[in-house]
Amino acid sequence: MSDEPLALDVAHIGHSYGARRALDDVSFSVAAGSFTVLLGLNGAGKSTLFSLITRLYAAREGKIAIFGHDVARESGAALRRLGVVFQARTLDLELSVMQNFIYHAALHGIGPGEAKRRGAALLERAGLADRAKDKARDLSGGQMRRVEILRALLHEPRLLLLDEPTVGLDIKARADILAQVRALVAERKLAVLWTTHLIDEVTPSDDVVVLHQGKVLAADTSANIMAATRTDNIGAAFERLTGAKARDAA
Ligand SMILES: Nc1ncnc2c1ncn2[C@@H]1O[C@H](COP(=O)(O)OP(=O)(O)OP(=O)(O)O)[C@@H](O)[C@H]1O
Repeated sequence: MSDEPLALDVAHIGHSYGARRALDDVSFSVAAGSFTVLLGLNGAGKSTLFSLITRLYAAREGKIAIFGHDVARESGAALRRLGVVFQARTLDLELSVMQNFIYHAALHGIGPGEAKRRGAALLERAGLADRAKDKARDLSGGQMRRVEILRALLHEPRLLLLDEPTVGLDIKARADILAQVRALVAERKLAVLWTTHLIDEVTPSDDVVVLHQGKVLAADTSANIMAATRTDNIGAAFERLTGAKARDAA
């Protein structure tokens, strides 16, 4: 283990909507340079957790730190290190891919020249260089998602959160996106928190957090969770922990 701080440290987080308890004493961490899957069914509390990590909501219970920076007390330093891909599509469909990059980069204080340079390099690496001038509207669903992921990397975050990034995509597009993000983890030592309800997106070496009805039921490597539940696949482990069936594929 290195002395590097955790990419994400979520400690005793709780959140209620009126009387409904959406998150209850949620704790887990994402190590720097790791791929962590947050596995939970619809309603588990994944989006609520994202809203707290990104400061859309202020956390009233518990603490969240990004690379050692408390998101409540040092929001600037914490959020600078964070890139986010939300579940809902957020590209401006009437703008070109590069214009989308330039506007987004401006939000992070990056000028248009630098945004173009970084955007072109990201597109090149992703094999999408020829789409820079195309309107976002003309991309396929899978390409839009890949462009959104690249856009989230423009300010060079070290932690990337993705909220159900493969929802609504076909098998090939889902596999491409997973491969793109796993390559980023390997090449850039980017830490990733990938939320999904799809069991087949987990590999045995991934770290997995099982979130169910607002509570963390397990947080460990996939292999250790299988061993602890005496199961031979993460789907069976999920069922044993939650009493519910996760889905294999979209
Ligand atoms: N704005 C809100 N007002 C009231 N209840 C809410 C609100 N947002 C979420 N909830 C409730 O909080 C719980 C957790 O919801 P959340 O959206 O965080 O789950 P999720 O795991 O992201 O599910 P999904 O993938 O379906 O969005 C659910 O019971 C949901 O109905």
